[in-house]
Amino acid sequence: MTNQALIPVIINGAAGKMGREVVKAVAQAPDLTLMGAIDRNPEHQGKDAGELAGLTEPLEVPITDQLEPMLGYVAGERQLPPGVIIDFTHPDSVYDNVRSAIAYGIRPVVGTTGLSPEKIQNLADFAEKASTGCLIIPNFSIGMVLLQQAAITASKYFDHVEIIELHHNQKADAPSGTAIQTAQLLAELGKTFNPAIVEETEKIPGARGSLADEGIRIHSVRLPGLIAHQEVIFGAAGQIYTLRHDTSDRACYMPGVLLAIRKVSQLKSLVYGLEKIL
Ligand SMILES: NC(=O)C1=CN([C@@H]2O[C@H](COP(=O)(O)OP(=O)(O)OC[C@H]3O[C@@H](n4cnc5c(N)ncnc54)[C@H](OP(=O)(O)O)[C@@H]3O)[C@@H](O)[C@H]2O)C=CC1
Ligand SMILES: O=C(O)C1=N[C@H](C(=O)O)C[C@H](O)C1
Repeated sequence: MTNQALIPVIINGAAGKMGREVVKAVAQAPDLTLMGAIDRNPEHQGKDAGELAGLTEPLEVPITDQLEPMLGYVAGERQLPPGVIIDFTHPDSVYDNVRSAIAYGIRPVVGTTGLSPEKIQNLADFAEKASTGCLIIPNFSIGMVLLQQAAITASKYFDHVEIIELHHNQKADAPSGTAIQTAQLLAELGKTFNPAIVEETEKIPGARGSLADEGIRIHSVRLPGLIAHQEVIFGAAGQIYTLRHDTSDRACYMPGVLLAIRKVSQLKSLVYGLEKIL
């Protein structure tokens, strides 16, 4: 493979739990070249992204908090294919990060969750106007896509369903982006779930979880010791059907992340969900 074909990649949130995993995956991919590693954490400024991620050899890519200059630098590398930025930062910053990237013609692949539907729509409009591909993927693991497909099938036959998502206690947003997307996928069937059987009162507010689309309830658990887990529980007279996905290592997201980096430049608009590019 010639150097010309390498896709330039910037990782935003490169010092974080997901960012470090992506640094390793990109460094090991023969068709990608890591050109920038952004992170706001002052403790990690100037450190080599590869060494921070646990690679034995440095990548000679220092962590910096200078997003816009990095976007400008990669956008100026005209002899390379269009640049891609992967975002694993924070729900508070991801919207502005994506706007900036699109303005520079750099394609965003967004793993950060917590964007509201309105903000996602704004980004879709912005990407459409710029004719720039953008991927927002609430969950990059193939196991979760399969769980969601099984849940869609089950939702045709069950009228009662609740979602429980369980995560480590450093997670900023609740419910998880994956749980919200799962409820949306079930709601697309066009029926209202969980018809009331009795009048309920919550003796402690929130006891019945949050009410998502079409009557679906989501319950969020946060504990040290967890990584990322989700159950979708269907109930009917005399039976319970439970779907469960567990992650034990963030490496599980990397095939999906690499696929998204390779696909985003073929798009001209915003696409939401890994299942759309498989
Ligand atoms: N789509 C998917 O499959 C997955 C999505 N996620 C999502 O990815 C996001 C990140 O998760 P995770 O890696 O666990 O989080 P971490 O907190 O471990 O990492 C985030 C990193 O980004 C940095 N950061 C935060 N804001 C900015 C900013 N504005 N500019 C630059 N750097 C910034 C943080 O710095 P500091 O420490 O100073 O805050 C930190 O180093 C979350 O929204 C999570 O839900 C996670 C796993 C899978
Ligand atoms: O914060 C995490 O860890 C995860 N976040 C994503 C979400 O909110 O759905 C994906 C996965 O659940 C891990």
